[in-house]
Amino acid sequence: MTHPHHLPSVKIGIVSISDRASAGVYTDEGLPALRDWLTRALKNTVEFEERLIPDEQPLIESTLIELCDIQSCALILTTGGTGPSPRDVTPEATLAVAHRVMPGFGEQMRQISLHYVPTAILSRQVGVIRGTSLILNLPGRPKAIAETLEGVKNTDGDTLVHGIFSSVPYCIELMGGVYLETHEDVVKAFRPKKK
Ligand SMILES: Nc1ncnc2c1ncn2[C@@H]1O[C@H](COP(=O)(O)OP(=O)(O)OP(=O)(O)O)[C@@H](O)[C@H]1O
Ligand SMILES: Nc1nc2c(c(=O)[nH]1)N[C@H]1C(S)=C(S)[C@@H](COP(=O)(O)O)O[C@H]1N2
Repeated sequence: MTHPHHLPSVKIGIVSISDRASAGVYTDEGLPALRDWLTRALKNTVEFEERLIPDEQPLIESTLIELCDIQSCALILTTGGTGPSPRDVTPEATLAVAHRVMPGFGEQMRQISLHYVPTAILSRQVGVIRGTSLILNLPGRPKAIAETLEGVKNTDGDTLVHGIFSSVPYCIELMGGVYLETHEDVVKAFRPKKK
């Protein structure tokens, strides 16, 4: 077993996209929920780059580009702005800065979320790669963050539907990025056995 001090630290961008939270109408719960979940799930030390911004497509795009190209984040998680209302433009901004689309992340998140809300299909969330960064959109409701990352468990804690984070460490490894290890009680990282 690898011990945490042997693991590399990882830079992760977390972006809360909300008109009202960024204007101070309500307190942002997106960044704390992302930070808490990632700190609970990862054995690696995480260096966070945090951004709280309104639903403005050019600003979302420039924020994502900065986190990828200048900050070199291995992973960027956004929350908010994935629905069908006119100001929800997070997927458009994410696709606009994408080099490659990873459709499985959006598909799996909607599968997971259907176990929690019938309106799961209203989230247009996408997963993409830009350079050496993986960008994943999560829905805006703060409780949706743990739900989509962790998946669905029964009352004994057994996994019923895999959370998307199960695939993130292997994805980042295949992209040539850092080696991530998770706490299995939160989410088990799946890596196909080497031949
Ligand atoms: N950053 C946040 N902090 C706390 N609660 C949030 C946040 N973002 C969203 N929510 C809650 O989840 C609901 C759905 O999120 P959604 O992203 O659709 O927000 P919205 O209705 O477009 O408004 P806004 O962009 O002003 O947050 C919101 O109405 C709000 O109750
Ligand atoms: N896991 C989870 N997914 C969810 C939800 C939720 O509460 N939990 N809300 C849904 C709803 S009601 C909407 S409108 C869409 C888009 O949300 P967003 O605009 O806040 O990103 O996410 C959907 N996905």
